[in-house]
Amino acid sequence: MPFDRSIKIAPSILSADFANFGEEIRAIEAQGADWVHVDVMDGHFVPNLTFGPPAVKAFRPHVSTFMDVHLMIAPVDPYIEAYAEAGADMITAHVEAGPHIHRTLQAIKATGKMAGVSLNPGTPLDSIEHVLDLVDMVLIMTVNPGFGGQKFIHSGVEKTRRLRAMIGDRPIHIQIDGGVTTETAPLVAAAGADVLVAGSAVFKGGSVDAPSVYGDNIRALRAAAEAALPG
Ligand SMILES: O=C(CO)[C@@H](O)[C@H](O)COP(=O)(O)O
Ligand SMILES: [Fe+2]
Repeated sequence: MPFDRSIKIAPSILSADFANFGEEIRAIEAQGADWVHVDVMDGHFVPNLTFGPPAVKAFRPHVSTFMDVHLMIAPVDPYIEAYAEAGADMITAHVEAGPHIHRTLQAIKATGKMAGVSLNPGTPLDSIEHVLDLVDMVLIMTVNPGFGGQKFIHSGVEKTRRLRAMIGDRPIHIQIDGGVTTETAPLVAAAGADVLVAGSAVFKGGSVDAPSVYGDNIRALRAAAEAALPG
């Protein structure tokens, strides 16, 4: 995938109908989603449980854009290969999930997949300064991970601005995840983010029987974010 810094909307299927993932994924893509964001939770690193590698493998044939797998699991290293084989395009690991984030990112790169590193709201940017040469994306969490539908934590905006400066010209995406709405999307877009994850804000009010609502929601998020871009 060639690098580009345009705004990308990545609906989180954590807010989809769990009885109907295939159709839900096809519906959001048909309605303009750029990426599909898959939240993997282990009931240990975060207080919720979601998708193992077989579930992610079952999603894969329905994804024709880009499958972005957000691993909220610890330990993470033993499972990287399984999620790569399940068909992830990008694998993102948390810097807080183990003592050796450099090794974890090397392991992701070794699978041939794109690598992301994520920071919880309380984790400083310094923690990733020395691994930026290994990543394709930095994910700034703007909620404490574990659940959809939480309120945006505003300190993520200044963190994004500083990360943008830290990255400079390097081809590294900045992804924002948690509480992204038409009110918060402009703040993070203006600060330098290009990939906006949204669960509730995309799926609210819609369904596979009323998919145009997903399209309206995606367009509203994109328009709000793009309106905040300079020039
Ligand atoms: O990783 C996570 C939560 O841990 C997210 O991807 C959420 O699923 C986003 O949901 P909203 O905050 O947009 O509802
Ligand atoms: Fe996520």
